[in-house]
Amino acid sequence: MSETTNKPAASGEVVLRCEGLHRYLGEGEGRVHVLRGVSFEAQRGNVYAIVGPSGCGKSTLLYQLGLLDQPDGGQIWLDGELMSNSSDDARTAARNRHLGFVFQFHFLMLEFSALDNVIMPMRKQGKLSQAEMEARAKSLLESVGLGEKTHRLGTQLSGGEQQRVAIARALANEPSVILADEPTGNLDQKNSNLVFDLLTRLAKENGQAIVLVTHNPEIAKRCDVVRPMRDGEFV
Ligand SMILES: Nc1ncnc2c1ncn2[C@@H]1O[C@H](COP(=O)(O)OP(=O)(O)OP(=O)(O)O)[C@@H](O)[C@H]1O
Repeated sequence: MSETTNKPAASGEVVLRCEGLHRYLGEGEGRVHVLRGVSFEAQRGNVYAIVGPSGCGKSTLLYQLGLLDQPDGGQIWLDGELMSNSSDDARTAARNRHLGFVFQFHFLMLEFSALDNVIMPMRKQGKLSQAEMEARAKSLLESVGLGEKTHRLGTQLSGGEQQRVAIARALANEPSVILADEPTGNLDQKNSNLVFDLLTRLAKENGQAIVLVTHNPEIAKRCDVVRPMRDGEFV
């Protein structure tokens, strides 16, 4: 297994690790061996890019790392805890506690305000009062430059602004790892850079690991570690 490193990785703690992951999708003759023994680890404070041709298994891997789907073989550890064989309840709890998601077409509820979108994961975790959740959501939205638009509905925000709400929301429960699927995919270069700079700054400041899937070579170039995939494996 090889990897391209743009700059030396910080000697951060490993927060996410998988070993020999396998996943088959589809039924009968359409059954495809999508992940063919993938191993990966992510350390705090680093931004990782998973790149590769369409259909090579990047999103499937991100779903596995996000505990959104069970593997057919292999293991996943999150913050040192073995997750791959755990119950659905344990996986849901671990997702809320340790993971933030920035997925292009998922999770953001456009019919709700920016504020409500950011509050949602905190409400699921159930640790903070309404006033505390609102204060934290406002502060997160300010940090992504949307302090003036907290009450706008998702439908009243631009694509770049929606992505920034998604980032604020991904940060709500102070996750160890942020998983992002094409976080800049539908944005122009200026907004791509804004969103990417924001993610990187947060990783460095908060010591989070960021794992993103991207087709954008400019974005990949700026990540700490680039992992090219082909046919369900890292090359
Ligand atoms: N439900 C499914 N049933 C059968 N095959 C599937 C299913 N979902 C995905 N696949 C196949 O699995 C492979 C990997 O898909 P995946 O979405 O992970 O690729 P990707 O690298 O993220 O592609 P892209 O860059 O186009 O988003 C593809 O060949 C896809 O057709």
